[in-house]
Amino acid sequence: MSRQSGDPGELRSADEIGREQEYVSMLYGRLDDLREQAATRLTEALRTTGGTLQDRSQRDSSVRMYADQVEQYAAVENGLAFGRLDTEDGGRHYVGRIGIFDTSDDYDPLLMDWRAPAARPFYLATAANPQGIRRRRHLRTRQRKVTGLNDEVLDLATASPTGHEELTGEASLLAALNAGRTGRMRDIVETIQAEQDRIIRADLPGVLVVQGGPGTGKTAVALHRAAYLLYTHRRELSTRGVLLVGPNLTFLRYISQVLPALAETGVLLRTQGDLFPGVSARRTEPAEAAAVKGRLAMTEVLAAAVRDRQWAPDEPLEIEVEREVLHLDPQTCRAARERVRRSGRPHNLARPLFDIEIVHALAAQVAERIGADPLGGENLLSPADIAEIRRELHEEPGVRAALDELWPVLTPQRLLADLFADPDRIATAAPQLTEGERALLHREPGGWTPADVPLLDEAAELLGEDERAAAARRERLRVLNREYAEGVLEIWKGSRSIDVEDEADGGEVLGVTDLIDADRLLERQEEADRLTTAQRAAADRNWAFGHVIVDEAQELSPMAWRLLMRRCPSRSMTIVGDVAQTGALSGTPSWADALEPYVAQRWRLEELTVSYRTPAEIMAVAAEVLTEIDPELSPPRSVRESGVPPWDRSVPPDRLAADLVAVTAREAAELTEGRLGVIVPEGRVADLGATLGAEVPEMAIGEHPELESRVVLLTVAQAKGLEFDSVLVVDPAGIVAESPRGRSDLYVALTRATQRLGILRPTTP
Ligand SMILES: Nc1ncnc2c1ncn2[C@@H]1O[C@H](COP(=O)(O)OP(=O)(O)OP(=O)(O)O)[C@@H](O)[C@H]1O
Repeated sequence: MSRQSGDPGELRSADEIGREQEYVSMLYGRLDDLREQAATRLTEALRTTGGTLQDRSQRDSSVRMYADQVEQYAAVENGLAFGRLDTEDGGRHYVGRIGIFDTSDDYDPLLMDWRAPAARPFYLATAANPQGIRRRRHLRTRQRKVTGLNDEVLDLATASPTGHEELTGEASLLAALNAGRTGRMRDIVETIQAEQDRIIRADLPGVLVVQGGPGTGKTAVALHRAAYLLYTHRRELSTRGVLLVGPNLTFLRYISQVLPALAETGVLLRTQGDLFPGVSARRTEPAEAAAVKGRLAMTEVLAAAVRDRQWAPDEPLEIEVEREVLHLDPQTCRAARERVRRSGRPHNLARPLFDIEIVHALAAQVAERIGADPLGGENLLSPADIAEIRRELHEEPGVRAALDELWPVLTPQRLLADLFADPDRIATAAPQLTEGERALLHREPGGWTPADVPLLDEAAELLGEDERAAAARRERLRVLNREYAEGVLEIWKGSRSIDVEDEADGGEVLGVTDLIDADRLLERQEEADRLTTAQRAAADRNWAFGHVIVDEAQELSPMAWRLLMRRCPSRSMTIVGDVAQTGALSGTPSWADALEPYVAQRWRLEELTVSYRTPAEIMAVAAEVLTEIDPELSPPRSVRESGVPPWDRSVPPDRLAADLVAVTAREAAELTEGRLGVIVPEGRVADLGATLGAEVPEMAIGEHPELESRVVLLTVAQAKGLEFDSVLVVDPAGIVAESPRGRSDLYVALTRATQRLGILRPTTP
């Protein structure tokens, strides 16, 4: 193990901190200059108007670039510089959140971006393999002040003789792990460990699966990988974008601060429920219904549901046109339908072919009547006459109504809403499901569930995009354009707090917003269509992302995988999860099962083995549950002990609520800072929530509980991916009994704590 000299017991000369302070202050000075420059340029770019289309397009790119820069420079204010590498040849390099160069001296790096290749030894160098590094220094800062240092001297004398894995920057790491939680995830850029670094910097192409037990840093790694990839492959990914999919909105809020803190804005964060543009799936449904919808068999069900809408009547249809009634017999309809189906076109795109078939048949009837030769010869109408009859028939309201009935143009939403609302339609489309499964699909229209989203996507493929869908997409883009325009002006306003003087107005400060408002900026953008990649991607179902990252990927159903693979034709993906934590009934117990239909054996597996969250004492309790899930599985190794043994107490059922109130108060009092999570079976949220809420007014509860509250009551599904300083697991048997995957749920619940765990069990009456 490398030598550590950071604890207060060891002398750290004030001089040394003073010298670091000087350097760090210089860096902040440069940061201020850069922010000011970007803010001034943003102001200029926003103010200039007119010019050729090319000028305008260039100016809009500048607006975007400078707005991004202003945001990035603001984001790195805290912890701008956090490390120093002293090399064996006497060099000294600072590592931080962004790169800063000395413009007056040949662009020498003053601060290396943590993602730059030269910064890598900061994460990888060990005493056994120092990579040319003599000393690694962690700088601790609060705001702009250097508050402490931790040094590791890397030389063979301090190398571990056993070759045992080492922790990089152990003192800083443990300080980060023991710190109280805030309800928002923090970045780990200062203390990334070697096994994590290798994953973060893995090559862009191909499918990389990161399997790791609870708390091994999978989410942290996924987010840092996104930032790394955007830095390293900026050109490629800034045009195609990066999509990050998380399990629910609470989780996305929990991680939402990490990327901005890494000065990264180019990632689209989405839940499954938001992956179909124009739909925000918030409706809930029984887990069993979601499981049926997640099966691959739904592709056949939907295909059959589309075919079912291609209708052929049993009796001839009477169609009134201007002066007569035409007849469309079932045989003609069926023959037309077969020919059109054989074209293989998606339903909506095949409709024009169907129109031609039917209109031709009807026109033949009309021609027969008005063009018949009284002398029995050939029909007297010319091809031009017949073409005119067809054109007129196609415009006839009666004909259009019949066509709409026989082959209706459908949106995915219409198809699905009609299908689920009608047991007969379900029965026709899904003969392969059991009656019980079909009953699970039945429901009244009114909102979408996350499990509906992959079905909507599948339906969109089967239906094809018609003009109405394209118009809806344009409208979504317009709304996003406006949001973007407003966002730019907000950033500009924020940038003024750092004293951007507006000298052009002779001392009188006339802001950009006096000259241009969001609507005018929007007009300007519409001319040049200047949306960020992420925004355009969000509005477009057919968008092909440059890279897709999926967190808690074990929860995805086979239908959800289909959707994601469509969004990523290049199959450049990072898939992060733990198959032992799978809670969704249609989730995956095996990465091979989930992936091989799309990439065969062409995927790589990396495993994370160290739990940074869960202390050894708590992991020992969770390990027993893991063995019950699968005796072959072993839990991750905890990086530390908390010294606090978990407690486990049984109470009579009628005392449970009262005891919970008392225990919650006691545990909350134990926390000087940090958060307490109370995890209960879904079926007990209402009663326990009501009792506890009345006694602990600061408690957060609900569909999207505020994680920054000191006490949060939630279900396992909500707690997935989250962590708290202290956790109370209430009624573990109830959690297990609620789902066929109940043991995995309990394993998740038991591994959410960073410090303390208590278990409260109602005894069986
Ligand atoms: N290198 C590191 N330095 C500091 N903290 C770390 C490091 N790696 C992980 N952590 C911390 O450990 C905790 C767990 O990380 P994370 O949530 O990414 O784990 P996970 O594998 O996604 O867990 P789960 O499977 O339970 O969702 C977080 O607080 C994270 O910040």
